[in-house]
Amino acid sequence: MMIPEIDIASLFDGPSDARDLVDREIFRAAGEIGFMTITGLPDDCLSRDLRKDLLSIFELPDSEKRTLTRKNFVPENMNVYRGWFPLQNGYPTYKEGIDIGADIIDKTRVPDPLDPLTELTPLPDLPTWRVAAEQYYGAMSKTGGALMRSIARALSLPEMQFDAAFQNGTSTLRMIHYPPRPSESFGSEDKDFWAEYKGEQRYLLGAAHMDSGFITLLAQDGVEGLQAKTRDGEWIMVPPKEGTLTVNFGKLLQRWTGGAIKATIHRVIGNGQRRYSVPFFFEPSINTVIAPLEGCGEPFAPVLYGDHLWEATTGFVEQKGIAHLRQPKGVGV
Ligand SMILES: O=C(O)CCC(=O)C(=O)O
Ligand SMILES: [Fe+2]
Repeated sequence: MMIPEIDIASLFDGPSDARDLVDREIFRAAGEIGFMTITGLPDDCLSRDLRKDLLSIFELPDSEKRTLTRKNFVPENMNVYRGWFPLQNGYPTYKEGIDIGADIIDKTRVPDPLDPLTELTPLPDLPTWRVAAEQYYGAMSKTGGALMRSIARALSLPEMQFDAAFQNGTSTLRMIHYPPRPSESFGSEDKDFWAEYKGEQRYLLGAAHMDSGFITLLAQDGVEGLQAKTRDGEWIMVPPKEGTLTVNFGKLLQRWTGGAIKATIHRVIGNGQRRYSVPFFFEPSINTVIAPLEGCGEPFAPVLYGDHLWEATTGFVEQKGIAHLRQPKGVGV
């Protein structure tokens, strides 16, 4: 099974036959493999120069990474949800990186001390990186919005169905570095660390999972490793291709559409090379009530997005040890 490649340029214009066709192609990709490769993005946001600037954050000295690191790894720091996560031994997932929130482009965000999801991002003093991260966050928000409206149309919903929810969105821009795994990174129980690929045993870099948000827009930096699980349970490679983004569908979209669109299971395997990737998790405001959509999927009990997000995200190793810091708020009466 191939990952479809879709030129989404027509999604940024008004109604047209070309746009209708793209809507159908995206919907088909969502229903089949759950991944697509997209081109036709705005603002030259996939240039090698821009990605080089984004990844320059990994050149920070360890002492500076430490000041950005979350409290569960560095107790004297205050941030728990945004910021740096370090390499951790003993898990199928082996990566370091940074999670950046909407405050990078929206200076009006005010944190609520009682809700870690509203925390501001601790940012490094790297002016070139900062400009690149702002530009990229903006371009991904715009692209996510265009894909979201396409999905609404394909579901026969009003095309602006989701717009209000994303007004004050909480999307996460993440930058990831996966170094080759040293032997001390493996735990004693070794069976969870390995995957078979073309008759060889490969170590995992990212455990099998579904993303928690609406959709994920992923820039891969040339080194392959991302795999999708097909509906038949087979793992297939989602190869990187210069000038494209990889897109998959998240748990929020599955929940919100009552299962009409399924979230995509994926993982990352290693090949001995260093790997970098930059996912953007497109997410609505934490105050959005996720409730059944007219005529779409199976009925379900409404849930607050912040509650969904906290539950989904605190299950990942990079968010280890923080689940107790936020209680569900519920959807009220
Ligand atoms: O590195 C990749 O290609 C995928 C990363 C990923 O799945 C994630 O961060 O959720
Ligand atoms: Fe993922």
